Amino acid sequence: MEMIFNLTAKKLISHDAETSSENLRENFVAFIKGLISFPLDIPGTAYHECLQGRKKAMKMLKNMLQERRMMPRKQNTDFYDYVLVELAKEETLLTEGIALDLMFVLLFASFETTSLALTVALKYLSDYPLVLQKLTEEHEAILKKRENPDSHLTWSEYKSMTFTFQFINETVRLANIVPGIFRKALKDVSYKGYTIPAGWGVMVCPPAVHLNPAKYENPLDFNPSRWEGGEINGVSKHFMAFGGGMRFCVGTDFTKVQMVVFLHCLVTKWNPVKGGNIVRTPGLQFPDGFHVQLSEKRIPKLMKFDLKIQHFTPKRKKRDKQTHTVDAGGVKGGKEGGSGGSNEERGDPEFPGGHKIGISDEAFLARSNPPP
Ligand code: HEM
Repeated sequence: MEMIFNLTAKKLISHDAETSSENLRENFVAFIKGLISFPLDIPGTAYHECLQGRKKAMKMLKNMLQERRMMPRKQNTDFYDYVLVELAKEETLLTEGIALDLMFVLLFASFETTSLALTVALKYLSDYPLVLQKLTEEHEAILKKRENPDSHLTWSEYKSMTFTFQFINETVRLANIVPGIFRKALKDVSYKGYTIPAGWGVMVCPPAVHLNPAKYENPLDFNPSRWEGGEINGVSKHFMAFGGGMRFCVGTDFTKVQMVVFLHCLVTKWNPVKGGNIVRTPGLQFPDGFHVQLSEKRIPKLMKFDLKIQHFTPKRKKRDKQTHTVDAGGVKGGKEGGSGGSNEERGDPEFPGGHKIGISDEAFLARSNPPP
């Protein structure tokens, strides 16, 4: 979660978690925790923390907007710069309020969703060894076919990953990361003899759709091959993990790229071996963290040091003897055979357990092959 947040916050607002005085991620974590909570706004409640989290994050975005207006940046380097260019246009529909909300929603929507999807993906990989094998084969075949072994993951390689996209679709179908989508009936709507009166709220329930046995045979089985031959990038009334229609998720492709790069690095370099439990409340949670021990697998010469590991743990022994533990908050350090870590060190109420090591975003995003 931390890794994804730092990456997207950097791309969206050039936020650097290491140097910033604000703990922006903490505000978003508080916001998300209280998103579905009893609406009692007194200190100590999840709802109160949620409102405070939003307030602080919005204040930071507003200050940033004012600073950039006063001291325009020489170059547009992040998404916020482009929003400000749009905001400055005379004929724009964008207002300052909308721009701030937009930045807030992008930061919010882009980090927990993808990190949850990746954590659930790790769970399925450790629970279904044959799926892991098939996924690994697809990615190793890509490496073998590569003309220049030093090149990074290319767009055509990305597009060729048939099984990986089936795997991602099956993961998000069962993960049901967004358990409810909300709409308001603007006029009376008749449906199967019922009338939804104008003004009523409607909750669409994607899990009900995704677990429908009439559409998905043995719906609780994790079976990426069920997507074989089907439309893998489409949206339908039977598949709405990323929503649908006018409000279809704008981050779908970004999510898939992030997931693919992560999976590519994972299966071509590491052997995941351990897991964790998932509970729904109704969002996904991993009460004991999700532990995956990672040990370097047979590494083709050119793949060495592909993933830069930033260790936040104070004590670290020889790197080549180490295994690493990934959880939803990044990668955790540990000795061979250990899973280590504690709630205090972790500091993340959603995913307790474990000390942290993060994969740097440059390495995470771009480097499928490093210099030898
Ligand atoms: C696994 C990852 C993700 C899942 C499952 C997911 C799911 C969804 C769903 C179901 C909706 C529709 C909500 C509705 O109809 O009310 C949605 C909308 C949205 N998503 Fe995502 N999302 C993911 C990743 C992302 C990312 C990475 C971003 C940003 C970079 C993002 C930005 C948005 C935005 C801005 C909307 C609102 C679009 C609109 O209202 O027009 N999402 N997402």
